[in-house]
Amino acid sequence: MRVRVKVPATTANLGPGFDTLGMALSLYNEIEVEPWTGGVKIEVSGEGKDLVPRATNNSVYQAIQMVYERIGIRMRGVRIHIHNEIPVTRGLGSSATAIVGGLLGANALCGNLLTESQLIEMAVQLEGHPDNVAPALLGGVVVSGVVGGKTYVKRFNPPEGLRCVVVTPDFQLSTLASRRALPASVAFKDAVHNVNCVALLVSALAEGDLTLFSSVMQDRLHEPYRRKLIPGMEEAFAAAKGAGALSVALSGSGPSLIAFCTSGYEHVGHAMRAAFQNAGVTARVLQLFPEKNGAQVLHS
Ligand SMILES: Nc1ncnc2c1ncn2[C@@H]1O[C@H](COP(=O)(O)OP(=O)(O)O)[C@@H](O)[C@H]1O
Ligand SMILES: N[C@@H](CCOP(=O)(O)O)C(=O)O
Repeated sequence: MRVRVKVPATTANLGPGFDTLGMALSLYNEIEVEPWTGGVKIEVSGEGKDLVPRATNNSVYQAIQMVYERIGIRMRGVRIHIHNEIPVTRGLGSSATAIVGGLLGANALCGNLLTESQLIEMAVQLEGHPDNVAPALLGGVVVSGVVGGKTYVKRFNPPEGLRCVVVTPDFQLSTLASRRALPASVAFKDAVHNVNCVALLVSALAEGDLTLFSSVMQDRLHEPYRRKLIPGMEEAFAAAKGAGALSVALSGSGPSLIAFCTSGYEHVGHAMRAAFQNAGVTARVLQLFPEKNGAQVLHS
């Protein structure tokens, strides 16, 4: 038996929702898993194929192994084929797709013994935070958090008519390196600002209130500290707003930026790319949609 899993990209944080908010996007990785008697074989094609480990430190393999251990079945060997459409180490949740693809693929091979909430707990354990793995698994917009050691998730559909312009600079920034730039503490007024904005942002997204959405996508917890790692980020934010985007945020841990629009996507993309170019950074632009569906298991 062979199982294929299609997993969407994600944009985590959504501005003020650090480690809390995320949305699935219409760009996908596919992960194929099959039991194999010849040991462990990992093949990778597509985006960033040379950045993905082929040994037992591969995230898909580690997720598969976790499922077999949890269920208590001995894994004899496995062949994994990964096809990436999502750029790697660019803030679009490629690591989350690997974890979610491995967990769902292995669970399907083992007769779907693990529940959705068990899979979410396992994904968070592997990734370290829930805001990209949860929307990769569930689709749509997901509010998530680890409170008292337990992971909570709430999913809802993205607002109708919202389009995403993703601008991806041509350099890598790992989540690890981007998290190292964060401070150990922040000013009380900045924490209050983010509590205000994230609560209002969730209600704007849930109700489809794009005017409020445009006003409250503002962050003071991570974007100001990560800016120094991404030349042109501030200018590209200003360019997006100037070209008519509703809002703009760092996507995940960066370096991609995501602007949200209801029209004028091409203009917004050109303006952001030009701002990066002025700062000496080449970048590519993708026009994407919020994705309602989460990871899907396709038997092949
Ligand atoms: N399709 C994939 N299959 C296996 N591992 C992957 C895949 N995509 C990314 N990874 C792993 O995740 C790492 C990147 O994770 P991270 O720094 O969080 O960036 P991203 O924002 O792209 O998730 C890669 O170096 C690689 O080890
Ligand atoms: N909240 C995390 C999100 C990381 O997402 P990724 O898509 O960049 O892996 C962070 O901001 O560090």
